[in-house]
Amino acid sequence: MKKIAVIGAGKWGQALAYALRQKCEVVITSRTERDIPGFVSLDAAMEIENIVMAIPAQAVREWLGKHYGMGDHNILVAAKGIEAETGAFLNEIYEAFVPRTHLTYLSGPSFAKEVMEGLPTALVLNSHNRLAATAWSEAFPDFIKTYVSTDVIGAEIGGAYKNVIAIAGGICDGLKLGENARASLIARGLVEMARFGREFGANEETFLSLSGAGDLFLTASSKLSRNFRVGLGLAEGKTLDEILEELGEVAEGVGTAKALHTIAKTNDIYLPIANEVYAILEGKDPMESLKDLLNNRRR
Ligand SMILES: NC(=O)C1=CN([C@@H]2O[C@H](COP(=O)(O)OP(=O)(O)OC[C@H]3O[C@@H](n4cnc5c(N)ncnc54)[C@H](OP(=O)(O)O)[C@@H]3O)[C@@H](O)[C@H]2O)C=CC1
Ligand SMILES: O=C(CO)COP(=O)(O)O
Repeated sequence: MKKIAVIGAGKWGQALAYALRQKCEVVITSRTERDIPGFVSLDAAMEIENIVMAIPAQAVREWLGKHYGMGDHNILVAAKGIEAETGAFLNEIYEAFVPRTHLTYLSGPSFAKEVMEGLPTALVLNSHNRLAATAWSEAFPDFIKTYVSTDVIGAEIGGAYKNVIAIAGGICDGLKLGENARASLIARGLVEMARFGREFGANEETFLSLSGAGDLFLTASSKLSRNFRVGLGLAEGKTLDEILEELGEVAEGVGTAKALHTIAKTNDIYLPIANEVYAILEGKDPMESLKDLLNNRRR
């Protein structure tokens, strides 16, 4: 893989461009022009066969509809999320535009900030086409250890679900509920993630590794996480608009919480934590949610 174009010059797009530039020639483009290395026009970027898509999950369908006919680029999907309005997974949206053999999904515990600092990181390249995932894995630099998996849906669910549990983690810390509470929340969040994944044919082992537990542990216990910071703001009683305004970056757990709520209702899946996060995002008092979670008797 010699030449790569990154689409979406946010924190993650810039971090991936930095990492991939260690071994490949990388250009980057975005809606808003930036004075950063390798910035090119969208047209110039689309001339390149290998594309990293680093725009947020909630923007993907509109972006593809506007900028992408049926194509056969090799695409690495870097976003983590489930479409809020429809409950559609990213693989469903992308496969309407690109053959699934040309699609690979990136997952694993990876704050952009630490990737930009060249700190050791482990990621998973997930594709129905192992050769495509392997080709992407070989493009990453030595400070990033890569694994290859064919469990696309498991990786997608792990990366999306952890963002919702991370909001809960931030609420837990914001309410000063203690270490016991946060550890229990993360552990039960992992159970919920795996329960949800089973409904969609995910491989349970995926949730025990980087795409599930690894990304969940990282995101649900760190202020580096935008989703965790959304939770901190909610615990302080700030409105979601105020929080997102202050954040200035995407927090995918907000849209994914809505998607999980819809999917859980339609498919009768028991997701107590995700549903309480959704309720709090809709205005429920976090302390009421805590009481409901502590008192409900379903296991
Ligand atoms: N930050 C991180 O540590 C990590 C993030 N991710 C995932 O990567 C994805 C992107 O996150 P991140 O880069 O951090 O977010 P940022 O908020 O930093 O950047 C979002 C980027 O998406 C672009 N964008 C937003 N909306 C649209 C739209 N409607 N059409 C086209 N472009 C749009 C923005 O364009 P512009 O600014 O040019 O207008 C910006 O470049 C998310 O799914 C996130 O979960 C995954 C792993 C790590
Ligand atoms: O996905 C991430 C780390 O793996 C980034 O998490 P946040 O979007 O919560 O910052």
